Amino acid sequence: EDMADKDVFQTSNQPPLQFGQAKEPRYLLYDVNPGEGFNLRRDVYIRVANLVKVLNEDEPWILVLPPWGRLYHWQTRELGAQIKIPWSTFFDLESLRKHIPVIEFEDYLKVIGKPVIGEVYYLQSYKEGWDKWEEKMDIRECIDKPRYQQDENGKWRGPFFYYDEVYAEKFACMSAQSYAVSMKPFLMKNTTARSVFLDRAEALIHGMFSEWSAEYWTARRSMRFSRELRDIGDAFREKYLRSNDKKDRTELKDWTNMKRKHGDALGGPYLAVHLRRKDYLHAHSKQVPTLKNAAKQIKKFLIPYDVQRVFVATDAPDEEFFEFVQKFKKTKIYRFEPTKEILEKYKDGGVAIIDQWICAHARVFVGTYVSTFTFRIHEEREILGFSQESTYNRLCGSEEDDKECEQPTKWSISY
Ligand SMILES: C[C@@H]1O[C@H](OP(=O)(O)OP(=O)(O)OC[C@H]2O[C@@H](n3cnc4c(=O)[nH]c(N)nc43)[C@H](O)[C@@H]2O)[C@@H](O)[C@H](O)[C@@H]1O
Repeated sequence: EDMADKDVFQTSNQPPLQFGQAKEPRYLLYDVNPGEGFNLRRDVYIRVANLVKVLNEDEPWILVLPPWGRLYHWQTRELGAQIKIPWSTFFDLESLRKHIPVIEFEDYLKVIGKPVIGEVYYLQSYKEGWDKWEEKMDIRECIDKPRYQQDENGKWRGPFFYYDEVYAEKFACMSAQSYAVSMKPFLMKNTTARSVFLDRAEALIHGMFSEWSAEYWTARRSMRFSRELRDIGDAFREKYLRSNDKKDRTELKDWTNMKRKHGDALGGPYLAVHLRRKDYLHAHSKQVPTLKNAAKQIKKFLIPYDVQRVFVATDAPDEEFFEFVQKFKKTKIYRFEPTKEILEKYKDGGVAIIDQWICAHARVFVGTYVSTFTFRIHEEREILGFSQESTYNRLCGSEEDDKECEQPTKWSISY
């Protein structure tokens, strides 16, 4: 009998099966339209993360985190080119890994051993447009001139996060009208590449919202800021705003077993406002108030919420900030000013996160019309358990009357 068994193995072309051995993981990479800002990119992460989540129900896949770089809003000149920034500068990777397997791009390159990506799919719409929504995806000719070109050795060169040595073996454009998770069958059956890169991943939509709502929030809750950035924000709260988690009832637990109800969190004794300026003065001129008018709106919140301090998160230049401060007499106005070390280490992106973190802990928050920077603060406050009245407020345009000035949509957390 022993001999018979042996024969079977010897005549087989396949290597003997080793039971219990894990399948080699495959890698999913992605990138977003270069014009998009930091906080929309965070939303795209959630969609792709949940795709990786469903892939892992059948096959091991690891999400490769796209290095941060050269965002339009990161304008501090002295920092030089803000590129190739790893996710760990901003986020807590251990926390992301409680949801799905992720690695940094540089670690991916080390694992693969060569600067290569198997296949790149550039997502685009359908040339002929569409009349009814249906899910579909097809390899098609590129509509626009793609950002990828084949070199004389047949290697596909492209932007790849400013890593010039990286190339892809295969490239195609793909017209897609698809939920992120619907890419699963394609990735499992239509390609066998060890790594697949989806460019313009913002084209994939969340999808089936009610059904996906809890999944959305699970991924969102895993997206914690790095310990260091949170600590810097917390130290500022304690020092200037008399705010700490114990008093404010905003203590963070392991998110995998943390559930808060609206109103559980009290928040520190300050109002926080996200005063978005710069390009918003043109992009949303009707909904963005003058500084004088913004100050007037802020003052109305101070008595009902019984706070005497105001924290300002803003992209405004100094002159505008000081002009804003002058509109207040008794109320103390604060903003976070990074030391040189903090700015050099965490860059414009890290400073913006510290601003968001401080806003997320305020007794009451007032944001800016349709800003994704504001939206991410709303979510943070949902996670911490703030009442929705204290969260979903926005500055109105100077000329907008109460009826026109619709307040932000409430996006309730679900578990
Ligand atoms: C209309 C769209 O609006 C989108 O912006 P929006 O959603 O506000 O939000 P984001 O896409 O994050 O872009 C705004 C960027 O500007 C900086 N910024 C804005 N507000 C603050 C702040 O209060 N503090 C600090 N430190 N930095 C701030 C920061 O780098 C942030 O990521 C644009 O990204 C799109 O390109 C487009 O213009």
